[in-house]
Amino acid sequence: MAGLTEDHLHHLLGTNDINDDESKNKVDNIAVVKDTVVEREASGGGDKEMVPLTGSSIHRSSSRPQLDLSGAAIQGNFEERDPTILLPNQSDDISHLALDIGGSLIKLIYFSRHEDRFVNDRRKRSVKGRFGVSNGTRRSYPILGGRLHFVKFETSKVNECLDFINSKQLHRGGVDSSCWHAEVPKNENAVIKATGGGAHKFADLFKERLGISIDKEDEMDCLVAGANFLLKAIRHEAFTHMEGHKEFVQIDHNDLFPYLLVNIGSGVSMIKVDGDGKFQRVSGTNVGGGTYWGLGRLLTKCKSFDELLELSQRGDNRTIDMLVGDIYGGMDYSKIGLSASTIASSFGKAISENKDIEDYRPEDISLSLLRMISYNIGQIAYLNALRFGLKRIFFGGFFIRGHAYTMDTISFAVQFWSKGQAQAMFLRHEGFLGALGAFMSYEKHGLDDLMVHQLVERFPMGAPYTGGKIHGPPLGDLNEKISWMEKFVQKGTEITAPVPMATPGTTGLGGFEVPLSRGNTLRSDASNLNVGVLHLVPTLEVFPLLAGPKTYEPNTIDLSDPGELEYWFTILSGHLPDLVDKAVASEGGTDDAKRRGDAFARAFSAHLARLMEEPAAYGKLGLANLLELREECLREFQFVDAYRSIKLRYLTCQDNSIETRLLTLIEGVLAANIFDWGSRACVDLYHQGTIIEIYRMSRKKMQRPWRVDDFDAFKERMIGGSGKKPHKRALLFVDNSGADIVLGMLPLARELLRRGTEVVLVANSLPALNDVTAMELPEIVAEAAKHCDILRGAAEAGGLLVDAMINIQDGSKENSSAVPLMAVENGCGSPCIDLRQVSSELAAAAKDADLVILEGMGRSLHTNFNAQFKCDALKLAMVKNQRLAEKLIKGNIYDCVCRYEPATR
Ligand SMILES: CC(C)(COP(=O)(O)O)[C@@H](O)C(=O)NCCC(=O)O
Ligand SMILES: [Mn+2]
Repeated sequence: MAGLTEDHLHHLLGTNDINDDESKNKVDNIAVVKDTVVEREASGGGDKEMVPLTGSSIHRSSSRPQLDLSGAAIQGNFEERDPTILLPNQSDDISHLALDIGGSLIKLIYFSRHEDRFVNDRRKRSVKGRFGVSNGTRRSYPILGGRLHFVKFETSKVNECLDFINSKQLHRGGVDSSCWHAEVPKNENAVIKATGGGAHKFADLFKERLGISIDKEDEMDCLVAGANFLLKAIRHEAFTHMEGHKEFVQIDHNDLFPYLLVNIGSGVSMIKVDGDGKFQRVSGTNVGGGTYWGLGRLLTKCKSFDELLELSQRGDNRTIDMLVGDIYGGMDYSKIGLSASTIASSFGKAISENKDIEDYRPEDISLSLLRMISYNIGQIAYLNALRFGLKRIFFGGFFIRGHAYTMDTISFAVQFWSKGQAQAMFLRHEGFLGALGAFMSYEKHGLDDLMVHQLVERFPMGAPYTGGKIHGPPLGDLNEKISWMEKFVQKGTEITAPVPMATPGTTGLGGFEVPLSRGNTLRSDASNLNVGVLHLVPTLEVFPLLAGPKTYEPNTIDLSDPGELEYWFTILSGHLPDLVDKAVASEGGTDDAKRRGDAFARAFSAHLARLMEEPAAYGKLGLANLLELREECLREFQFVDAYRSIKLRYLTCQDNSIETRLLTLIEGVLAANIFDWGSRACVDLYHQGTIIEIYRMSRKKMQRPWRVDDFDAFKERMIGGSGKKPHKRALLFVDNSGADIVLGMLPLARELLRRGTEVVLVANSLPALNDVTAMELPEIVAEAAKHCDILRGAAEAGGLLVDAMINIQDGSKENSSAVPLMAVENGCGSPCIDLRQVSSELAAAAKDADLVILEGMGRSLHTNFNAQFKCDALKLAMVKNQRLAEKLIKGNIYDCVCRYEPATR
């Protein structure tokens, strides 16, 4: 592998005056930092500091048993505000499982704790001290980070649910949370919250089989608490569904109440919600999901609800419903606004025909029933909204099951009767309202306190399939996951659409004719809903320097445009073979790694196929979500750092007049951004030359004007035009490991430092592609510090060299007078960044910052290209994709963007 000479690096970082041509001749003295990757889980929690607690009063739910505080200890740093408390002897405090046991389905929610990976990270602790990082934005006691899982079972198969609880030991604190709760001995009394009629009916069975006592919660209380939580805490929870088109709605938390909640279970409840815990059941109807399923079973001999729903996909209700046209000789009754195809009387045709039940197709019966019930519910709901003057109607409950035609029918009814004044909205977690409410009734979770940015929804590998099983595959063990993937290798190509992709034809005022569907069958997981696992990260915050957080949209490219979707899917599919090679190589190319690599490729392809069929399946989809999904999928198959083997660690420093130096520096960042292993074109380029050759080539192409070129404005600000002082603190969002950071961002940091600006390097929390991580920064900076006094002094002053400087002999003295160079993690594990969800250490560092520099395509083009900041912002990237170049900047691949935007106040 060819690399950079020390002199070359001196040149780039500005520590001597050797020019490019001179450095060309010295190519052996390669300064490569060792390729060791810091073991992410090195501390693993094994050596957590344990400080005995003296006090014994902890807030608790009155409905629950007393906490056993004996042996209680603080986990982590005693100095921290709101530290986590371990209760090793607290055995029966099983607060992370809740149930809603309905007439047809059991909905189960369970919580699993994140392992505390970075407990012993010294960089983090030093950052915490320096910026005074708060415990997120939480008001009361801390909630533990973790994951909320959503699972369901048929009530008739309650034993499957009990087996599931038992196999995961959820009633004893769960397999994932053994460090939170001690194991509960077998017959110890576990108390879990449950709602729904089955909480009464099956109480004895739960006690008998698992020793669980059920603490019953009121169903309406739970429904409302669940809906309020979802609407406040989950981004893109609510959506409209009209004529096959799904649109997510962002609800303003301050303008949520009042609303009408229509919960369609076996029966239907209509609840006027005025606030948290403030509601009134204003109406309901006995014609609900149970009616559809019960009548449908009698009339069609279907064996399951889903089968009945699937039949309706192929039905034509005109054979059985009496339409206006049937009465008016094929004509509309336009005087009162009814088209010929309006249903005048559901099942009405059956009275005038001399036919028996066998003479009707079960498909038509099912559709007729579905339309009858859905219209009826939509109409009653609207009348109730009208009655109380409510603007919004949210529909939930498992009757809907994400079924497009059902939602369209309800929406149509609401729109029709309200003459377009009201709109039906649906909830992605529609079936879990009650269970969520029961879960939240454990007061100690404090979930009601969570903000929308503290929850990250992830779609695990099982999301594209369910294999027909109602409870899906919440598989824990990696081996289980791989075998499951292997088993479904065939199925990956057989994904069918659950919703009509083409716009269904309507017949004007009368509603739709028949459902349109691409396949004959409903996707097997139509009833599995499009919900992922909710990751609770209480430390995430909104980036404080965003000028308009409410209107901020991180994605520049919206994949709801089918052309964009197809293009980016093709690109990402094309990357897969190479990516798998890199990932497998990063783990030594072992057979185990190959097997995982294969499984990853299948899982990610299945996600792509699923999203191609239904782009909104996982919520609103942008390019950033897709790139993040890929990283998550790699992590699921335990590829902790897929590009480890090629992350380059080149180092050292460089120097010359502010104006030329500044230009050289910006050129350096732009040129170095060519080292991007996520770009097809760049990877092809790497096969054609060495790193240094490519970098030189890239630099030579740096003639101004760049395609977006605000350099002069930036320079003006930097050299202090209009009497401006140097910036106080700059946040540098760094990108790729190796050349980008060493040849690009560190030299720029150095320039800022020498001008008296504090610099905070902001890097990923988790590896993604070849991006540098916050954990890796101290070593890279330490290596650079060996060659550059400015960097060394600043890094020392910033406490960045606490670990890494141990090996540096000469100058590890404290240099507290220097302007500090610091590093923080951004809270992400993706090449893109959503600034609504950043780490609390970044949020704290941002408080005094007056300059933000974003580097790279992911951070400054795919996301944040349109973001406005309260402080000065510089967005630097080389566009390494032809289509994006054309679309975004009307240019070509390898064109550069240097966008400078002074503070928006
Ligand atoms: C993943 C990336 C955003 C990383 O770019 P970076 O932020 O490192 O500049 C980029 O490589 C990308 O958009 N790649 C996919 C498109 C392509 O292969 O052309
Ligand atoms: Mn990158």
